[in-house]
Formats: sequence, C-alpha cells, structure tokens
Amino acid sequence: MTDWTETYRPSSLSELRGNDKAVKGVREWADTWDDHREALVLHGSPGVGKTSAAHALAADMGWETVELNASDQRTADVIERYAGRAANNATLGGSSGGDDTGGRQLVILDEADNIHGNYDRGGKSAVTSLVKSAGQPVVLIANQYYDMSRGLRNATQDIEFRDVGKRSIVPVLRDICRKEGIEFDSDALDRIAERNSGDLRGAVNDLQAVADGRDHLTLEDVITGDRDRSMDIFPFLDLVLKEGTSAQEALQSSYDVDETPDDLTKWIEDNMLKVYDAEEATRAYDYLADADVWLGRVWASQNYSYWRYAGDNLSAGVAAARDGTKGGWTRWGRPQFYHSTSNTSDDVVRAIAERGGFSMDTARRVVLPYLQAMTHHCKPRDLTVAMAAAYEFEEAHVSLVTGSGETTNKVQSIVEDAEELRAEQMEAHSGGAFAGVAPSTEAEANGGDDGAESDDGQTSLADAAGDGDGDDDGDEDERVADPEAAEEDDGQSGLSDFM
Ligand SMILES: Nc1ncnc2c1ncn2[C@@H]1O[C@H](COP(=O)(O)OP(=O)(O)OP(=O)(O)O)[C@@H](O)[C@H]1O
Repeated sequence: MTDWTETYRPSSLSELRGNDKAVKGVREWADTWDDHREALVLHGSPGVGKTSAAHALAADMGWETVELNASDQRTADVIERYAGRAANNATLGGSSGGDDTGGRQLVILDEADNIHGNYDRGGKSAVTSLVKSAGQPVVLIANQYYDMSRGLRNATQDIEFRDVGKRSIVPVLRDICRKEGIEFDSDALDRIAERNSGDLRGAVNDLQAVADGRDHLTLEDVITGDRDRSMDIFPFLDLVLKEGTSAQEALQSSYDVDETPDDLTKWIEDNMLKVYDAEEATRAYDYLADADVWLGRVWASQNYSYWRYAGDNLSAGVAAARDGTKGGWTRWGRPQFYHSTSNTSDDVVRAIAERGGFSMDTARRVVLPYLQAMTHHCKPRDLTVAMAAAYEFEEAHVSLVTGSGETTNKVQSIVEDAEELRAEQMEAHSGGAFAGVAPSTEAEANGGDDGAESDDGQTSLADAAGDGDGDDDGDEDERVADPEAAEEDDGQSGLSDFM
C-alpha cells in the first residue's frame, strides 16, 4: 500500500496549505538568495509541511536538491568534506555534478536541531561554517529552533511554520478523497481534522487508515474506528496526567492501551513534565522508579505477572501524584526512544553495559531507567556530571538520558566537566566513579602503573589483556567474572556505587 503522505506531498509551494505568510517568506528568501546568501531555517511542529516546503521550493525554482539528515552519522562526513569546498562553489552532490552555468542545488539538512547530538565539536562548527560559506542555498529543518546552537542561529534566517488549522486540513483530506474516488460525509473529514489538531501528516495518515477498503466514508466509520481500536496512547496520557481519574480507572485503562508497561513508562516519563509541577513530578517519579523496579524484576525473572505492579505504579500511582485536573490541550510527544532515528539509544545502553559491567538487557531495563529518573533534565547537575564521567557519555547520550535535548549548552558543559572529572579520577587512580562495580582490588593495584594510560575500568580491561604477562592474565579473568556478579544485583549496587 502506498503511503498517502508521500503520494500527496505538495509538489509546488502553491499546493501547500496553511502557513501562507511562511510560504511567502520562503519564496522571497529564494528569490533574493543571490543578494543575501544566507541559509534558512524552517522550524515548527512535526507534520506541518516544512520538509515539503523545501522540496516544493526547489521544484518551483528549478533547483536540484541534496538531502542530508543530521541524525545520520554519515552526514557528518559529508559536511566535513564539503564545508570547506562549498565556499569555492563546489557542488555538494559530488564533483561530477559541478556545473558552471549557474545550476543551483538546494541543500536540505533535516533534523538540524539534532546536530549537537551527533557530531563532535569540530563537526558542529563544520555545520555552521557550511551554512556560512556554502556556495549553494541551504535550508535547515528543525522542530525545536532553540535546540540549535546560538552560532548556527546567528548565521541563518528563520521562518516559523505554525500548526495547520482545521480549516486548512479539511481541504487536503477532501482532495485526497476525490483523487482516490472515495465519497465522504464532510463531518467525517471534520472529525479527522479535529483529532489531529495541527498535524497534517497525522490527519492524512488517519484518513488512510479509516478509508482503507471503503468507497464511502461516514462520521460513524471514523468514530467506530476509534472505538474498535484499543485505547490510543494519547487519551491514556490525558486520562492519567490530566483528568480527574480515579486510581482504579487509571489502572484499568493501562490494561486497554496496546503498549507494554516498559513503553508506557517511557511515554509517561517523557510527557509528564509538560503538565506536572515540580511537587507533583517529585511524587510521580517515586512511582515511576517503583515501576522500573518491577520492570527490572520482570526481566530478571521472566515472570510477567509482575507487569501489573509496574502498571499500577505508572498509571494509578502517577495519577495519584497529581493535585488536580489540568485543562487545555497538550501536544504529547513520542518518547525519545521512538523518534531516535540514530542508534543513540543503543549506544547509550552499550556504554552502560560495557562500562558498568552489565548485560545489555540489564543496562536497558534496569540501569538506564534509574539514570533517567535520577538525572532528569540534568538535575542535580553534579550527579549528571558524575554519570557522564562514569559511563563516558557523549553529548547525545547525556541528552537522551536526561531528556533535555533542548538544553544544548547545558549538556555540552556537563560533558566538558565530566571529561575533567575523569581526568582527575585517572590521576587519583580512583578507578572511576563506580570503582566498586567492575575492577577487582588486584586489578586496581595492577592499574597502578600500566593502567595509568587507561581512563576507566573498561579500557584497563583491554590494557590488561594486551599486556600478555602471566599476572595480568589472572586479572583479566577476575575482571570478566566481576560484571556477571554485579549483574545479579539487578543494577542496584551499580547505581549506589555510582552515586
Ligand atoms: N501544509 C501542507 N499542505 C499539504 N500537505 C501537507 C502540509 N503539511 C504536511 N502535509 C502532508 O504531510 C506530509 C508530511 O509533511 P512534511 O514532511 O513536510 O512535514 P514536516 O513539517 O517536515 O514534518 P517533520 O518535522 O516531521 O519532518 C506531507 O507529505 C503531506 O502529505
């Protein structure tokens, strides 16, 4: 089945619905590009047409496009390679694409607010320098404008795309129905537009889901479609985090949502602070921590009956932590793990597993949730620095664990402090912040001289293995055995050591 959002992607700026002012601005930017030569940032919520606008613009202008995705590691290489050359008007697509007759290429860099998470500092400045000196027009796409570095913001123009109103969504749905030969009652389309408030991609997806196999779409179809599905995650979040739900109702609804308790916990964690104040959140985190303990036990014992205790905490507990009801409409977001298109979450889990001596599963299900709860939004800061040092986290990892993607500078400074802290620990031969977890006493004693170059338990493990003398072999065995012992403690000991 073809994806209607692709089939019906606007091919010209004139086909884009809503955001008239923004679209006019985009056109003007392109028309005057030769005079200002600045890159343009298009920012706004997902699904409102930013990427479509960039492609439609290129089509209208007769420009080719080169699309790069900031969360794709390969993008770093491409940018590194072309940042300097772009100044000389080299084409970004490759040397053979070069054409001196003025053919333009529009460089579209998607997920520009995610750059800090994927490049080292050199790479990051390469993006800014690409943007400053590119001999070609560049459009950056971002959801969160303020997640982009200040340098990058200063070097660019920006245009905001607002959520697309119902009045602009309905005509898009109507056009699609006509082209697909589907008759419709207009209140059915109204309903779809309403429940996707602001998100055109969502509305088109929704239409495709309910219209599938039908040649006439009624309001009844749309509503029944709602009821037939098990409970959606968004109403569930409304129920737990906002409405005056009893603990029992909250628990019951957690059974109706088609998500595992692990995933529900992530949804709650990532969205709670949109509506809970600090006191409510503090209480709720206790319940989430309990939920995580039960999830850890489920994993350790493979006894899925524990799931209901996790479910109890994450639904009834979190609902009980709320003081009253919350009004208004909230844009719930997918948890970080879902929209992480890079392998950052895997990287984090791997770092925790390797450096903490846990299995990947324990790292993912037990240790990571604790770290997330303890360092939410980088608070307390010294704990976050200690964590970053202990697990040698990079900025992307700290962002992901603390859920603070929007605080780029904060995360950057935490990673810098963590590097310093690690250097100090190395000097003091402390064996890192979680000395009790991995290295054995002998290993530490041994690390006294040839371990000097290693900065943590993990590297010194490799060093010990590489030395090849009899003594070290003994150490190696012990060290390999240790992580397994640590794992039996289900991560608790690792964390208390780390704290
Ligand atoms: N303004 C619009 N007019 C018509 N169709 C739109 C519009 N906005 C979005 N769509 C539909 O939604 C799909 C997704 O839009 P698009 O990828 O441009 O959104 P986006 O704002 O770039 O989202 P993201 O930030 O998630 O990439 C398009 O292919 C199109 O089908």
